Amino acid sequence: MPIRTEVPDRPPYAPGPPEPSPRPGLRLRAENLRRSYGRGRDAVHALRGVDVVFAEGSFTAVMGPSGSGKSTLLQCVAGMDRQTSGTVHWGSTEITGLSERRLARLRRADAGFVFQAYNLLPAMTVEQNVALPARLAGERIDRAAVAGALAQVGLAGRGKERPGRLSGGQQQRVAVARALYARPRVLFADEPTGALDRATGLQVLGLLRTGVEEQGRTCVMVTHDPVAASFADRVLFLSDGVLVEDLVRPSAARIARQLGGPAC
Ligand SMILES: Nc1ncnc2c1ncn2[C@@H]1O[C@H](COP(=O)(O)OP(=O)(O)OP(=O)(O)O)[C@@H](O)[C@H]1O
Repeated sequence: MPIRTEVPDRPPYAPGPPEPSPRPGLRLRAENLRRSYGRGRDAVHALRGVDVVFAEGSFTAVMGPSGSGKSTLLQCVAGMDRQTSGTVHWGSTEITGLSERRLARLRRADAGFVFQAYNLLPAMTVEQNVALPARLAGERIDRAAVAGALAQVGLAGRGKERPGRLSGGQQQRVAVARALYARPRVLFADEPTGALDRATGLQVLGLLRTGVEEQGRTCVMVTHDPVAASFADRVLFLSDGVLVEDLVRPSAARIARQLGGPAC
């Protein structure tokens, strides 16, 4: 199927007010990052020595063919998976040297996560879903912060509803609100628009972009979609576990050409 690269009109959707006092974005750095699964002849080398810096307050898309190591890179840089060798720094902290407990604490304090699957709990209300990570961590729930996160994603007043009553795009915006609740310094997104149609996908991308521009947040996003990637400041291409291209503010057409699709 040809890759579509046109950007349709933006949907009639107004995000809410920005966060009150932004926290500075984090600079992320991976050095000689390797991740292998299995051993010996059956080993899969998902990352084969990746060096990359994600500047603070930048929006980077990671692209490449299926199986090229995109999600593995995101998960290792995000401290959700352990590398086989190499290092990852968040600012001046080497996260690859931290215990699981300290790493979990740091992730909770500084990072937000958005995935293709919204991972909302249907039996809970929208606001309970937004507050869930804090509740699981045993923290006091900040109701104003829950309302603020929902307002930011354009869902003010929908907190008492169940996710099942919302559209796919609205549910993903709840997932973004959940990620924003703790005012993260870095947002990791793995195919955040993968399950959405083009128009609702653009809403979610707009939210990620706004967080970078207005809050100075660092954002790293894995995507297969050239239009989604064109929201980023920079697009990295992985192939077979190595970085093969690094483009600054490429158009969707340039990205599609890099992926081997039609040039538009
Ligand atoms: N837990 C695992 N156990 C074994 N192999 C794995 C595991 N996770 C990933 N791999 C392998 O590592 C390689 C890279 O996987 P990864 O999911 O990072 O690729 P990707 O570029 O994100 O792919 P896709 O676009 O299909 O999601 C693949 O060959 C995959 O099969």
